[in-house]
Amino acid sequence: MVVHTLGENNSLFNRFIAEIRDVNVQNDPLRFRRNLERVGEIFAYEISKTLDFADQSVETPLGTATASLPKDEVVVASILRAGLPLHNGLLNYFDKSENAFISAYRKHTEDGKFKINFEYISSPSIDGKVVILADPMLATGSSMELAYKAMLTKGTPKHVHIVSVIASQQGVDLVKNNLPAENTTIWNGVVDADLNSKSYIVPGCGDAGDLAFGAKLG
Ligand SMILES: O=P(O)(O)OC[C@H]1O[C@H](OP(=O)(O)OP(=O)(O)O)[C@H](O)[C@@H]1O
Ligand SMILES: O=c1cc[nH]c(=O)[nH]1
Ligand SMILES: [Mg+2]
Repeated sequence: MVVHTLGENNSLFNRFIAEIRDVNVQNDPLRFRRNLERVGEIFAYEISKTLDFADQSVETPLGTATASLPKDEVVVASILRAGLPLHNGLLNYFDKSENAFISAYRKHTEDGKFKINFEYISSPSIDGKVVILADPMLATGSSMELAYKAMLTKGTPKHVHIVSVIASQQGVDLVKNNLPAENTTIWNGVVDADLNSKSYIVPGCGDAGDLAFGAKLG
């Protein structure tokens, strides 16, 4: 399975990731959401290079130009709720894409553990389409694996691009070991080595959903 980690290259992308992580910037939720959106736009641009293209004619006021344009049908899918700003960023560039939303969240139990609760999926058919499945955090990888399986109930995709802004090595390994290598690609912003005892990524950024939208009950 091909794995891209965009933060390994020097670019402005790394500034956005640094701000997402920075506790002194995180007190501005508008900026936190906007930075997730901005990295979503960059992921979209990079993923677009992997699509199939075909020449098309474009009528200008003065003649006919030829443009090489993507011909794949794209479905942008994201996991609620932290995935929403990232979804918006991807959709800013894949503006003609279809969309899917998956509800998968950590449900905590009294013993301090949690399981992933799945409640809802809204998706078009993904038969023969390129699916971009996004969540800012790939920690244990359980939410992503569950979301992937939920998407497969909607058809057989041509290719699936898994997008995470901050991943753990454990999460990347889970995706690599459990999703088909031949038609899956992983796109990370950065990959951190550790998870803490509550399965939060370290150094990570904290709870992305809470930082974007505020604390929630449960
Ligand atoms: O890789 P995992 O161990 O499954 O953890 C990652 C998941 O945890 C977070 O969601 P969370 O459950 O906090 O929901 P939220 O988006 O509502 O905050 C995050 O956005 C991922 O969906
Ligand atoms: O580090 C983590 C792990 C799961 N969810 C988050 O928002 N952050
Ligand atoms: Mg959360």
